[in-house]
Amino acid sequence: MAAQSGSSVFDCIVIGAGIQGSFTAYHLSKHMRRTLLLEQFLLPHSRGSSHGQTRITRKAYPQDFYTKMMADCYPLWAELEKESSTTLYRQTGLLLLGPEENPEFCSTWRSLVQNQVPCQYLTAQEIQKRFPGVCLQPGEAAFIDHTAGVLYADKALRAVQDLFCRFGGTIHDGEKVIDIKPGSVVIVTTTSGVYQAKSLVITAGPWTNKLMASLGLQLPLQTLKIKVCYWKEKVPGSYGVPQNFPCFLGFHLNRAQHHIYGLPSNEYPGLIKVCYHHGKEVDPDERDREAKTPGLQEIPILSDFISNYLPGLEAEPAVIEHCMYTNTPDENFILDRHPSFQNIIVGAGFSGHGFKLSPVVGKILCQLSMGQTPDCDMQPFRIRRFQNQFKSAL
Ligand SMILES: Cc1cc2nc3c(=O)[nH]c(=O)nc-3n(C[C@H](O)[C@H](O)[C@H](O)COP(=O)(O)OP(=O)(O)OC[C@H]3O[C@@H](n4cnc5c(N)ncnc54)[C@H](O)[C@@H]3O)c2cc1C
Ligand SMILES: O=C(O)[C@@H]1CCCC=N1
Repeated sequence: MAAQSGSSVFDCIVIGAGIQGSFTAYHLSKHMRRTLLLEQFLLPHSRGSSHGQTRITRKAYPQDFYTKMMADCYPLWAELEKESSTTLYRQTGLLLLGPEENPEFCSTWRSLVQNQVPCQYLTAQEIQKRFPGVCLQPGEAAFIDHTAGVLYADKALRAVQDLFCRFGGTIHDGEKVIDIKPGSVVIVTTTSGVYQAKSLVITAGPWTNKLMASLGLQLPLQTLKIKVCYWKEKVPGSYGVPQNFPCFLGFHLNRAQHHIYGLPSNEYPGLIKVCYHHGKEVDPDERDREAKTPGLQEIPILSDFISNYLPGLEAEPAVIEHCMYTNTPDENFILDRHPSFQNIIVGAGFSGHGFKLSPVVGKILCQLSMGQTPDCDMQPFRIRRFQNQFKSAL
């Protein structure tokens, strides 16, 4: 989309047209706020965290507050589908697997039950009968979040950006923000122009701290390179739509230190997406530069898991794509005002699980930028929870 020179003061500038910035801008334009969404790369791109065809959506979380937020997200996703006349969600259910005593596994089940989410605990016989392609070890259990499914990520990103423009918003892509001057009117300088706004929202994903430097703040964020692996079905369709195969999420299975998760074969016929929920720390501007030190060995971890738990898949990945997480120490998001500039809002640290929550995240960031108090518990998302873990030069 062409860049135009903007001289008048915007109500809000949003930096970063990933799913979080795009939903923030969408909500702002629905509130008739004159909004500019700035993106450093030409759209669409595959350099950040929101690209790719699919994401899991679910209410199953060990933390009650995410389960409650997701109850608000589902109708907002449905509203976006209706406004864009696009199918963005396919209900598949989510099979959660783990050691029956694992605390996170148990608290996730408890949260589903306490929040009256349609769910079902499965016996070993039921698992074998319903999901013959899934093998569990003794002492491991499974339950289903029936509300879960697949979000079509690329389509969702495009839909929310198109609606933002339809509601009067302006996107400048291929335009990198290079400086921010705080004040009652924030001055934002890009590679193509200078813009002013009454408030600013920074949703820059892996680049967040590069931008925060000009605002004297460094947040406790770690950017990880994630290998997005696709594995071939030995029998076509055995882990896909014909078998109603669900998404799955494994808690510390097969001695893995981090979660292993998968989505039914769909975007690449005959291939199922199975990924490791961790990666090697990288500079977002050099994501694919050959690492000087050995990596995390996520492929051997996944291959061994697949051999033991999903024997109907070939144990070598057929396709590997790349993405990035931006993790906080507690893997909860940062949704807060800058400690020194109340009209500068940060949305960051989505820690590999923020896509499904973006309708509500965008609403919260929109409310903060309009000087309002969001109508949900913000405690888990405050910057100050990191007390001595962030650096401020102010
Ligand atoms: C492999 C993988 C699997 C995932 N699976 C799931 C899942 O199943 N379910 C789920 O809910 N979530 C999942 N997630 C997490 C989810 O995708 C992310 O939390 C979410 O996409 C983060 O969005 P974002 O807008 O914060 O970041 P990004 O998409 O990275 O957007 C930030 C944007 O800011 C732009 N930008 C940065 N600096 C500047 C600048 N100076 N000027 C202008 N623009 C700038 C960048 O170019 C980028 O477009 C997954 C993530 C990955 C990588
Ligand atoms: O957010 C999700 O549901 C997925 C699966 C669990 C780990 C990260 N992304």
